[in-house]
Amino acid sequence: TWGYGPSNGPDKWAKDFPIADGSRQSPINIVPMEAQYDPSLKPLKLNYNQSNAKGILNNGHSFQVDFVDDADSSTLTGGPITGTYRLRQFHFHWGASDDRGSEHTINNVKFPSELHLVHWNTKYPSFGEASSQPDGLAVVGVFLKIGAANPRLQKILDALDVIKTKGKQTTFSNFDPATLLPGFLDYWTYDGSLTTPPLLESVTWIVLKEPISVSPVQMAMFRSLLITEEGEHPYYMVDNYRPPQDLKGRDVRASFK
Ligand SMILES: COc1cc(C[n+]2ccc3cc(OS(N)(=O)=O)ccc3c2)cc(OC)c1OC
Ligand SMILES: [Zn+2]
Repeated sequence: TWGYGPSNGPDKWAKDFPIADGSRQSPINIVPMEAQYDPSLKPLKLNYNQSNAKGILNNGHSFQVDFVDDADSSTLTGGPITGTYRLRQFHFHWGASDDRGSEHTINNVKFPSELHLVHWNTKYPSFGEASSQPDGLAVVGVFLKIGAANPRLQKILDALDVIKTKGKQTTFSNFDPATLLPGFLDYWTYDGSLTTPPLLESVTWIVLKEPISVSPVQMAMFRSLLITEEGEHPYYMVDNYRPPQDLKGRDVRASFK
């Protein structure tokens, strides 16, 4: 199956997922000077409810915190989207060292990690159904930048030692994902795709300009996860990022001047 290694990594995905060479693939390199300020873009409204956190799972290519999404209790509205999108899960991508790890880049600058908050359009009956529709998903991307230790990440990082191997999960509750957001919600937005197989072209990307902090010690905790199952020869979960894809004529809009 697909992964991020030399034999099953991003350059090999088009074999099983031909949409990898499609017209609206993600991530992309963002060039702020070429992004067009769009005054019609609304402010982002992220109304998260801490009671929705359900569990934390090592899925073999990242770890994700899943949310109860059977009601409109943790939602994304405003911004470039119309209607209401429900938070389904969030996950991260990171590198083997602090010089890489993000999926989106800014002027080709890589960050050590990138957080993705995945939401689905409630005009569709379910997350799975929405994930195959052109306006089905909205993912908020937040860059992590090396600096002071981020206390908001600690509860997540402390949970990682019980989900070390692929397929492990544990309960994770009373966590408000809004605590992971930076102070300002200025963003770039463009039409794109999932950045992992099945690479579906169903994502409105909303990439925040302001990063949140993470310390080198905290980054090392991400890198302690394994992509392998218990009992298998252990391989560390690192460099789980897809490199930037061709813009293919797409516009990138900015919510700020
Ligand atoms: C079509 O059904 C599903 C589609 C998907 C689609 N899917 C697959 C991979 C994804 C990767 C994602 O990562 S990212 N990096 O693009 O944000 C985000 C949402 C994703 C959504 C997931 C499912 O359950 C996990 C599905 O079954 C309900
Ligand atoms: Zn992601």
